[in-house]
Amino acid sequence: MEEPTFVQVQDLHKSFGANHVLRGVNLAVGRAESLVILGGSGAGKSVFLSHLIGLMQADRGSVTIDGQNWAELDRGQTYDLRTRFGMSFQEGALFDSMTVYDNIAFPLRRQTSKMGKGEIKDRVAECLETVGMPGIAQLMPSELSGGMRRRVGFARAIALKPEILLFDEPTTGLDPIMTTVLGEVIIQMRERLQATTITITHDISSAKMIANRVAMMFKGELVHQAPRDAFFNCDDPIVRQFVDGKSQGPATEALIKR
Ligand SMILES: Nc1ncnc2c1ncn2[C@@H]1O[C@H](COP(=O)(O)OP(=O)(O)OP(=O)(O)O)[C@@H](O)[C@H]1O
Repeated sequence: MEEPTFVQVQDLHKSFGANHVLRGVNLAVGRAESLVILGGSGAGKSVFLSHLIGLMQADRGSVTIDGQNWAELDRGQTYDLRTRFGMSFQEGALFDSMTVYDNIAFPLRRQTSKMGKGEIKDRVAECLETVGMPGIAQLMPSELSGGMRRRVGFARAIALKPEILLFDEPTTGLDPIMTTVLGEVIIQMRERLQATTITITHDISSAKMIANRVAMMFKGELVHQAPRDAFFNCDDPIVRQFVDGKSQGPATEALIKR
């Protein structure tokens, strides 16, 4: 059954000076769908993610989340809508001076005045369990491996039970086993929360694992989108070059012309 559209992006443009980064992005993502966006360096993926969460303003076009257009919201509405997002940054972006517990409790203490100490404790434990790391709450980030840091970052991202999860390069720099583990954790988080999930990655194996649908960003446009299996079997020359890792092809020609 087709899910109702939760994220709607129409003709999105963004420039920085003469650098026209987003050049008419169109996208519709259903509730609880898992979309992966692939694309080479500098294609505009992170800039696009910033628009999705309302941290950058579009020059033209619109981004609508559950019927709310970021450009039309006042300050309070913007804040409220942002609390419905969980965002995981590259490397986990933890506060190094705080324990794992305090890192995960941070958004709970900041954004909900209603939660008591006991409830916060339960929620932190539940989040750590969801990411497969119970019992590490008292450790400091410096005591964690790269994969563990990412998982604590995930746990913090789901603390407020978000409806939409954004992952920016969740597996970059990790070994293939940890990449698979993190893929499984992302699937588990999405299923538990029934969250709409949008992941940016260069990593084909994690894309295959976590996506229902895949989109290819190339020179500021989503040039090809399809359900996962159809995407990886398609003939689009840009997708084929990226997925097969070929040095020759349209993506390389575009880089040379820059
Ligand atoms: N705040 C900013 N000010 C000016 N230019 C920016 C800003 N953010 C991004 N850019 C430019 O936008 C372009 C796209 O950057 P972006 O980070 O979105 O690429 P990306 O596809 O995420 O690449 P990567 O995979 O390497 O992270 C780059 O040319 C970058 O220099």
